[in-house]
Amino acid sequence: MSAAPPDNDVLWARGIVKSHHGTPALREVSLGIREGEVLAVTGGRGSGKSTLLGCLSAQLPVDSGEVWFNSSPVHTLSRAGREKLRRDRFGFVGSEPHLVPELTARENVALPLLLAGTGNRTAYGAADDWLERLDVADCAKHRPVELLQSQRQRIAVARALAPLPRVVFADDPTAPLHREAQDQVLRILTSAARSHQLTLVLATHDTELANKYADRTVALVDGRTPAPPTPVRRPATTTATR
Ligand SMILES: Nc1ncnc2c1ncn2[C@@H]1O[C@H](COP(=O)(O)OP(=O)(O)OP(=O)(O)O)[C@@H](O)[C@H]1O
Repeated sequence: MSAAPPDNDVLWARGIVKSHHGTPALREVSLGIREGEVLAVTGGRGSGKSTLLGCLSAQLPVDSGEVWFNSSPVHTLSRAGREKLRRDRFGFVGSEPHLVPELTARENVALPLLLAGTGNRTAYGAADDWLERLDVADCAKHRPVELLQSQRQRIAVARALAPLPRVVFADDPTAPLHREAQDQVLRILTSAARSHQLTLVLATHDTELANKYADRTVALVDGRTPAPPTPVRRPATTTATR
């Protein structure tokens, strides 16, 4: 039996190995993520960023190695156990918003709360609150098809943050956006995470954005972390967005 992870790491991984149909994606990756930290995972195309986020967020089982969340093992959980962990504790934002097309923006944001058993009044109240924080309150009654890509992506961020998960995983969340919209989405995402003490794990190939918004970066090259994590300065702005 291995040693338990450090107490102040909300997520901790040791020696993760993961292949996709025989193609190695992660080769012995180890890292710790502190409570409330904004960590950027950087690297070029195919370096293993999505696979690492998938393993840390219990979406993908590891081939070998260990993943711990809050000092509990994730790598030994069953599929159902991993699903429950994801549903109860984690939030996700991808490069595509994947909103439910039949629902309005407000209904999309409220949906995870309603599915978790939150009452209508509280769920829709939280949805209104987060849509306002993300500056898309005027989109509340519109369906995704009626909205701009940048608006849809902000709604996806609101949907991920509304249940106040312990950890938010954002996999290239600004990939389809223009520079100005990229900055805006990342500014809101990171300041909302900081003001609510949420841990944020952000995958991006854009080192400039990573250095600007993350507390720390971990670079992946060909499924490995070749250098120790580099501390970067924490942005001066840490205030809430409302
Ligand atoms: N479902 C899959 N089936 C087969 N190979 C895969 C699969 N997913 C990822 N890979 C391979 O695993 C390696 C790591 O991929 P991954 O998507 O994790 O990298 P990435 O850094 O997120 O890349 P990108 O920036 O392009 O999204 C690559 O060689 C990729 O081709």
